[in-house]
Amino acid sequence: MSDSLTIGFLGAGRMATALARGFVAAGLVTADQLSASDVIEDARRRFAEETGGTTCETNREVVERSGVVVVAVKPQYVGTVLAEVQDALGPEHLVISIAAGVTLESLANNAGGERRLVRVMPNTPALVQAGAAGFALGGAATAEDGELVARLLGSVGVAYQVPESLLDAVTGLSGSGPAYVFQIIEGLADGGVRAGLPRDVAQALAAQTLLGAARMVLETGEHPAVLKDAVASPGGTTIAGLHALERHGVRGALIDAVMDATCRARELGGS
Ligand SMILES: NC(=O)C1=CN([C@@H]2O[C@H](COP(=O)(O)OP(=O)(O)OC[C@H]3O[C@@H](n4cnc5c(N)ncnc54)[C@H](O)[C@@H]3O)[C@@H](O)[C@H]2O)C=CC1
Ligand SMILES: O=C(O)[C@@H]1CCC=N1
Repeated sequence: MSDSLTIGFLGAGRMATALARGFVAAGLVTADQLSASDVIEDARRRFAEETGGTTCETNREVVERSGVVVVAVKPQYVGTVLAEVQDALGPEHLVISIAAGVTLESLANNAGGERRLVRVMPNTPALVQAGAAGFALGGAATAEDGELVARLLGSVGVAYQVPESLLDAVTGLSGSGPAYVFQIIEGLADGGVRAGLPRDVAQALAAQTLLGAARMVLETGEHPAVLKDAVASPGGTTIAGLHALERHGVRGALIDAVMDATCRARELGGS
């Protein structure tokens, strides 16, 4: 933990709250090192309740209290919010945007070109220290800024530095991905209920199966197809289930999901 690290969120919504809670749970900061602003009183109240952090009515106050300023409003409000705090931002600030699609160029246009900027795409499992994120540094950001961002994101999961041109793909895969996986868990649980399991047991089995399979991929380093083949006995149950997934084009549907979300991130960024 660093006592001098102060993190302020412009926008106290879902992703800001997930990151703030994750940073505290990871021991990177204590609640008194966090602050957030929001135009909605209820969002400020929820942020304070869930993180223990301080809330401010104006974005400016947050900038004045913080060394790291996280822009956590919806993409369409990023320009306005940055323009509003531009003259309060100085060389002492590291500005991190988590907005989908919003480019470093557009951030620099609104925050001032000389500002230390980093574009990050996190995801909500940061809340439980299982996040997956990508980030790219702006021109004025230093190597130390990159290390700090890697440490912040690393405290709540894994983080990869990528060329900015790939951040929309990170958005389509891991940024939006938790929602795809929640839908998959819901579907598997429904299947279990259809086959006669109680709902709570079905949901717990479905979620644990995803967690276990994901850990096997990460911990064995095996190709997923090798692990899949090890589950499927000749003429057995698994190959019958896999055949059903192939009939419904599940892999194609997942590729489409990532591509459509990536294209939408590009649209949000104006390209
Ligand atoms: N929710 C997610 O899973 C992820 C979201 N993101 C990005 O994070 C950003 C925030 O998304 P969410 O947290 O989901 O949205 P959200 O709607 O939960 O939070 C945004 C907050 O910003 C506040 N806000 C709007 N205008 C404001 C202003 N002028 N000043 C201060 N606050 C203002 C809203 O009242 C709201 O509480 C978006 O840009 C999104 O692309 C990135 C990765 C994952
Ligand atoms: O749906 C969205 O636009 C945001 C960005 C990634 C996840 N949620």
